[in-house]
Amino acid sequence: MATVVDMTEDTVLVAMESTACEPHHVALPELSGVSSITSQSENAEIHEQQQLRVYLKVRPFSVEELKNNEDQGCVVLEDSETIVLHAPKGSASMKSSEKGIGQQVYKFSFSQIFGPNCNQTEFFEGTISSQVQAFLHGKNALVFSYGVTNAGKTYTIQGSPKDPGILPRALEVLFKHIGGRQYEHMDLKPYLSSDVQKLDSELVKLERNAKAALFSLLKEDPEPTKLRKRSSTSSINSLSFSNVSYDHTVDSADGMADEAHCFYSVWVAFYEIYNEHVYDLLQPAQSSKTKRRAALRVCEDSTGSSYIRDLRWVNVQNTEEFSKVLRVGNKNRSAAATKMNQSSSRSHSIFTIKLIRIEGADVQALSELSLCDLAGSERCNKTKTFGDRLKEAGNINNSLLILGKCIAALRNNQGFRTKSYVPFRESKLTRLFQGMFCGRGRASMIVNINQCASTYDETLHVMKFSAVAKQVLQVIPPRSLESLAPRIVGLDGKPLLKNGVIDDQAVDDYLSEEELLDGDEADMSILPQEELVNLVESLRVKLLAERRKNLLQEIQIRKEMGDAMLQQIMEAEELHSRQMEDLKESYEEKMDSTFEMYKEALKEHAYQCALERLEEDYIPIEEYKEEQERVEVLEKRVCELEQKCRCSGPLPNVQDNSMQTNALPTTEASGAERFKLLYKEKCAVENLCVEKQEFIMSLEQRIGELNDTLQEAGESYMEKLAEVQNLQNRLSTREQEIECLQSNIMAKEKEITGLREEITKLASDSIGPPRSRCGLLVNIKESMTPPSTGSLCRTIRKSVRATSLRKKAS
Ligand SMILES: Nc1ncnc2c1ncn2[C@@H]1O[C@H](COP(=O)(O)OP(=O)(O)OP(=O)(O)O)[C@@H](O)[C@H]1O
Repeated sequence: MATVVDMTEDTVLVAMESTACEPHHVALPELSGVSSITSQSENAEIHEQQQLRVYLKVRPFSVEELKNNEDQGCVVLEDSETIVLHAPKGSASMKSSEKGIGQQVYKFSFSQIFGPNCNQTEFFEGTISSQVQAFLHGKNALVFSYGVTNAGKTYTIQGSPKDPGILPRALEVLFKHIGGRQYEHMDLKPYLSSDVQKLDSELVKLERNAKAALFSLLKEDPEPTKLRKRSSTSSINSLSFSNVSYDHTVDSADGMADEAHCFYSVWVAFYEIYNEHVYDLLQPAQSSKTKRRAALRVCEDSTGSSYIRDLRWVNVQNTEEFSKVLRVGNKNRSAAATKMNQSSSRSHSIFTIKLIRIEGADVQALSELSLCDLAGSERCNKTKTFGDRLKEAGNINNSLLILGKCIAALRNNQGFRTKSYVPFRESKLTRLFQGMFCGRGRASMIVNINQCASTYDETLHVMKFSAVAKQVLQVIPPRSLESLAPRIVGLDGKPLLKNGVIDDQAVDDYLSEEELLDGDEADMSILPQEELVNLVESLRVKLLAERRKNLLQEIQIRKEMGDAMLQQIMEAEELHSRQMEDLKESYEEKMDSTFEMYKEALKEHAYQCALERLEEDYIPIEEYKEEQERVEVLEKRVCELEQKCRCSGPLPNVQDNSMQTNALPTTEASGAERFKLLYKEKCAVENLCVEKQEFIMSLEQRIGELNDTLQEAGESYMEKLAEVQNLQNRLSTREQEIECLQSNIMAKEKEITGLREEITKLASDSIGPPRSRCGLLVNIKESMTPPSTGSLCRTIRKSVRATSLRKKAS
């Protein structure tokens, strides 16, 4: 377990979790290794950091695709690092963008983009060429291609006979680098994850025979099997590498003069992961048709690095042999796929090259280059339906999902002080390449896409994945010369003589506890007492070591749990504050909208009243004008009459007037009649005035009513205002509650810190001297695990009894 945490203020760089360690480190992790904290400047000196290189390759349209109108301008290359995706009509992205979810146009950036017109040479030079150079000089590298099916992943890796892909080009560069320095004996072979096994002459012979048998498979079937019609062009028949360029200046520039005396041994393996099972593609096909392929186990060596047990490594001496191996692998892959009614695009195929650098009798370095052609990344619903197919789809998608999760977790760990769990162990694929993401080598990713409108949604998914991957920061710790030299082991798996002395410690590290106990138990009954005591002592030491290991594991688990809890608390806190913010906003919005509502209601009411009043008071304009004219005429008459009256003295009583009518001369009689008429008219005018007065009064009454309504509305507004006030009060209570919660969280954090300190204390205490109160036999009992525990104790008891009997007899 190795963790590097940069604790600088603004950038917390990396918090990667790994069980893959540098070769030859001790099996027991150091306590300080659980979490080593270094400053940024220190890190810059010690570690090499680089973002995961993510390259994009856009495949050209095929003739059929153009016929099927797949070219709808979905993919637009903006420049050598930027690409824009436009959702075509009918795609799920377009539909969701029309509903207001998601976008129609997406922009992505890559380390380098290679368009449809780019050839394989340019692609190799622009992508993994530097990684291949590093591999030649002892560094590990992983390249994986990701994309939907038919996007050109296999073409990118294997290429076509005319235009080889990155894998044959890498091999070509490798053999050009080796030149005449080929190590021709096949007696040094890769072993476990990063060691080398010394083979005896018998095994070398077997190795040669096996290789010949493997190549003879091609004689029976000279034509490469066509896996699928469309991929037949990418199968490798006989490769010509004439156009592969090799930069000889690199070696001299690197000053690798020492390497001039070295010899190189190249070993390759080719396997696939299908349905979470690992299958060797270089094992001869089973003769019986019904026989299932043997799945290989993924194991870990004493350094915690993963390797595939019983994987076949084939020694290759030149590019011809390599292309034969590749053909056999492809043939086996296609045969297996046909037998299982599967498509090869549903398995991940991995080609690994191991380069052993030998000087004299010593192995100087071992480096590894893996090229992984991932299964098509399309999702379950489109491709599969039921039963085995669904399981298969689940497994493919699961391993890609876990890969995505690991990449996302690695990216997230860069931004947080507390590192989250990286689920490397949840799939075979990520388990095997965990080391490459955790400092054992440099990884890079090739994203393959086609430009077809029909696969736009899947392509978008691929691009989003790669956008996350691009943010992953790789930290490569420098390797000391010591760590570069792999361990050479014998046929029994034990390290061989080093400077004439057997490295006991190394043997112990290599042998599992089970093996040690078995051996001891077999010898125990014939051991003298002194040796038994020694054995007990050594077992006690082992027990202590085991306890220490357990404790460290427990500490690590507790730490992880603590971190996870802290993360959860932080997340909960963030969620809570976000909820409170939302609540506050929604209350404010509600308050505003209520206020607006009342304002609107008041306005509406006033408007309605005004309208009603207008309707009631409405008089047609003609009527009004007539009335006006009549009033004017009447006013004139009144004026005239008044003048006359003033001229003729005070007006007589009406009755008197009637009595005197007959006596008056005719002119006076007509004047009186006019007067009567005028009087009537005056009365009518007065009546009109009274009516108007009444109308004014009714208007005043209406105004009064309106005022009342306004007052009522005002009162209800005040009530609502009080309600709003009440809501505000509740809001402030909630805020107080949040503060209270925050203080609780602080207290919890303190508790966690206390717990951590306790754990650290516990750890340091436990490493101290053993508890003397436990008896020796008690310790043995504890150290043993059933079933070996019982038998070992019984054997010890027997031998103790035998010794005491012997004593008595003497
Ligand atoms: N750069 C290219 N130039 C010309 N043809 C290409 C290119 N890339 C891919 N092709 C062609 O496209 C087709 C699909 O490519 P390939 O088989 O490599 O896809 P894939 O992603 O590996 O598919 P699967 O996941 O199903 O294995 C092949 O016929 C291949 O020859």
